[in-house]
Amino acid sequence: MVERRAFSAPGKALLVGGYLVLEPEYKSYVVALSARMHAVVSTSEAIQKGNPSIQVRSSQFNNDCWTYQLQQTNGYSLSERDNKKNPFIEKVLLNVLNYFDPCISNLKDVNIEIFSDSEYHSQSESSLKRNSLKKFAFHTKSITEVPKTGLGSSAGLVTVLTTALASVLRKELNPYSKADLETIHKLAQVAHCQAQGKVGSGFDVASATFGSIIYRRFMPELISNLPDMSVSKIQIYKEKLKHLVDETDWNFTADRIRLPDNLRLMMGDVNNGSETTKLVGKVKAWYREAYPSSSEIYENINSKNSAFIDCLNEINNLSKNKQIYDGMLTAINSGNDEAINSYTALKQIRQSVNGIRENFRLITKESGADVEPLVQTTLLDACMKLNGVLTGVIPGAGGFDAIALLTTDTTDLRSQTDGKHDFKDVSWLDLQQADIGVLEEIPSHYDNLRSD
Ligand SMILES: Nc1ncnc2c1ncn2[C@@H]1O[C@H](COP(=O)(O)OP(=O)(O)O)[C@@H](O)[C@H]1O
Ligand SMILES: C[C@@](O)(CCOP(=O)(O)OP(=O)(O)O)CC(=O)O
Repeated sequence: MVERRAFSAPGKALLVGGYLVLEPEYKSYVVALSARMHAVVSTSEAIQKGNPSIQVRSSQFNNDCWTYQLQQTNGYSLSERDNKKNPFIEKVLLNVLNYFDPCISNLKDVNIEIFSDSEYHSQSESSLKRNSLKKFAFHTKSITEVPKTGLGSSAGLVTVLTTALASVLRKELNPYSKADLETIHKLAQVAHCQAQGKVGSGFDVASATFGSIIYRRFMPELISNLPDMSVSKIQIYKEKLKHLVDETDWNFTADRIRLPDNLRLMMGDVNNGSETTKLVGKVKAWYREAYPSSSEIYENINSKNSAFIDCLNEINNLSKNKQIYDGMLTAINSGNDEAINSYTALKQIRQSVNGIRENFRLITKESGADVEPLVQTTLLDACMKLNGVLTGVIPGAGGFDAIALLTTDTTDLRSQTDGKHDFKDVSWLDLQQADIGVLEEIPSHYDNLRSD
């Protein structure tokens, strides 16, 4: 019998903490999403003994497939059979293999099938395949050619692939054990960072691993100080990686949180294509040039980010008192500002978001980076007039891509916005908050997917 295991990891929305979270002193609030990346992993006797391969298949994207032949000298190196590139897959395999360091002659061939939920990518030119439990969109184009919606497909991929391959090399791997999850997290951060070619804050990988969290980053040097993985340095790379994963305190925060009951996150997709790297470049340049007044702006945003987090905590506490909480939800649903502002926590959360947005409009003006461009200001302001909306932000790096609203779970935004000119560019995504990061799934749930 073929042994199989399956795992999944969620997408993300960074509600507050954009840009500041690139610095280790600032906290952010990250909501994990119901859109997940999945991996089903199995092994079979190596066709060429002592010369095993790892195949990663992503058949949803024009049957994309990468097959790596493994070599072990002092550490592991790989070559892709047809020279096809997928830096995210490559860096995961290299780091997981060099960390676990299995003896090549005992290794079997590994097969990993990737499935990604539809919300990660634009659905045009795709068709659904499903079984009774799951459905996935199949595209006519390869992964690099299908537009993304910005939910963190590479972080989901890297996290779930790290888990899947680790489960082959450590049979007893348990994604619900703290120690194993921390190992997965560190390996996934290293691989993601190397594949991106830049050191992002890592909030996306942390949320793919741990779920909805308050996140504060690790020092970027932990990863950038690793030596390169060239064959001549692979032995030292392996030793340093092992030390970094097993013996180094990364001094980061990933405290699990959840949105208050009866509130939900609504993501509105506005525009395809993300320019995070360019936006970050411009904001960082502005920060340096405008220093020290830029640091005052960051401190101001940070105090409002903390107020936002505290208010959500307070609302969570108030939700335990049914009478008060029902009153709060009714006030939000009424859309009446006076009724909403009569609850301090609701008034304060709106004030903190207004302050954050105001500062980002200032940064937009001064840096030339479209963090909160005018069209998004207009759209968010229009959203704030809808019934059932508590507050709204442009998630992550900002820009033209998306908006994120906190609404009551009884609000029907689609019926309030359909056909209205102000909302003509928004498509509401079918998403909810996910509390949990990496999950173990049942492999047979991915079998026999058929066209409708
Ligand atoms: N389902 C998938 N199968 C294979 N590779 C994937 C998949 N999803 C994402 N990737 C990899 O991640 C890359 C996209 O990463 P990135 O540009 O960082 O987007 P995102 O912001 O969604 O993480 C793809 O080009 C591909 O290399
Ligand atoms: C600017 C940032 O703080 C937030 C970017 O958030 P997004 O959700 O926009 O990110 P991508 O998925 O990488 O495009 C950069 C970071 O923290 O890495």
